[in-house]
Amino acid sequence: MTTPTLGPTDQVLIPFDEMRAVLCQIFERHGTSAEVAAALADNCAAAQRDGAMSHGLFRIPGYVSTLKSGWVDGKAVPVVEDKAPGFLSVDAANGYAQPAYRAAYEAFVRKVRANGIALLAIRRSHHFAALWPDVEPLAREGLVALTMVNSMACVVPSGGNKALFGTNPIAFAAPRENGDPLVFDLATSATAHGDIQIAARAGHEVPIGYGVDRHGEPTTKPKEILEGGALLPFGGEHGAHKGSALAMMVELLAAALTGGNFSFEFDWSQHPGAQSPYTGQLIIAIDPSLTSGQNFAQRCETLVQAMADAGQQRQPGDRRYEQRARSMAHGVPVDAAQWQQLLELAGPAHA
Ligand SMILES: NC(=O)C1=CN([C@@H]2O[C@H](COP(=O)(O)OP(=O)(O)OC[C@H]3O[C@@H](n4cnc5c(N)ncnc54)[C@H](OP(=O)(O)O)[C@@H]3O)[C@@H](O)[C@H]2O)C=CC1
Ligand SMILES: O=C([O-])C1=[NH+]CCC1
Repeated sequence: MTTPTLGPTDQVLIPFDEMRAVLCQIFERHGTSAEVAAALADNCAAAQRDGAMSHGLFRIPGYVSTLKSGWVDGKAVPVVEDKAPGFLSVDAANGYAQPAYRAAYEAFVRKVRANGIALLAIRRSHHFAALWPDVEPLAREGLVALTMVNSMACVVPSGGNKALFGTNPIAFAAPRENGDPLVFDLATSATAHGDIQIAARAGHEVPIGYGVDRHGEPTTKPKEILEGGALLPFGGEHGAHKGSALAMMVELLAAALTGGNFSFEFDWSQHPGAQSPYTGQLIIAIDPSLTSGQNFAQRCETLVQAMADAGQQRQPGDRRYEQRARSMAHGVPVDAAQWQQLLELAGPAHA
């Protein structure tokens, strides 16, 4: 089949299933088990499909170099531990967080339904991805969900002078009665590290307030942020203490509570090419039918309508759902050179 192109933009449109299959082949070819490959390919393909570019196909070379470096175990078998009626713990065994989550998912949902709320604590895990794929499915099952993960020391705490926190994202999902779940997923830094890398490659500047250079001076040059500089917490000149407080909370809940590393604790210097943070993740889910005393999904709808009436037409998640619909109808947009590089990584069947 000839791959349809988008013309002068040097993009190709790849059918979602084909893209996912190529990613599975890349992961397996570079040292993961079939189960791990499937979990990572689902996540990364979904990010590209939804236009979540900082954690889409752009990340694949980073996964490959991390696997090659021996920093992560692509064949790790997660161990799920039933700690208490509302608490599951997973030792990811130096593997990726997504297969660890997958191993515990069904038992976790059973606990949420039985107790009204449950916690899933993943430790000794690598999360190199967007978080919304970890909570959107729970909301599609009628649950309210919150997750957070810490990453690598690249964010200066507010008022501080050295990188300490990770970019530490938080994602939340809630079911709606008449639409796709309401989902937000945001780094607690001014922007994701991935977006700084993308800006550096594209030769773009970033807004002032995103980061500082190696001397702690504000800079708009992404390379200065990446090479010896650091990101700042979100919130800007007068509100960075809020992003910083949330980043602190993520360190405590995703690492201290789960048994994972803080973002500043792991040392990957002996593994050149390693890119995935070795930390922890916490997922909390609530069954609103047991707690709200009302129809939660209807209440969510009322709030969305009120926000729209107040002038907020775009809800978090809307952009992704719109891009998802376009990708599923016409193919997922991918940079043509990048796609060629991925086919080569996938090996003979695809090159
Ligand atoms: N694994 C890891 O360690 C890390 C992963 N990440 C990931 O990086 C990704 C990007 O993070 P970040 O740069 O903070 O994301 P963005 O700032 O791009 O977006 C954050 C959230 O705000 C929503 N949003 C954006 N613009 C508007 C608007 N005008 N009105 C209403 N809502 C809006 C987005 O919805 P929409 O999606 O619809 O645009 C999204 O839910 C996330 O997926 C995050 O999980 C980040 C840090 C570390
Ligand atoms: O974009 C980001 O900040 C990160 N993504 C994976 C690890 C950190």
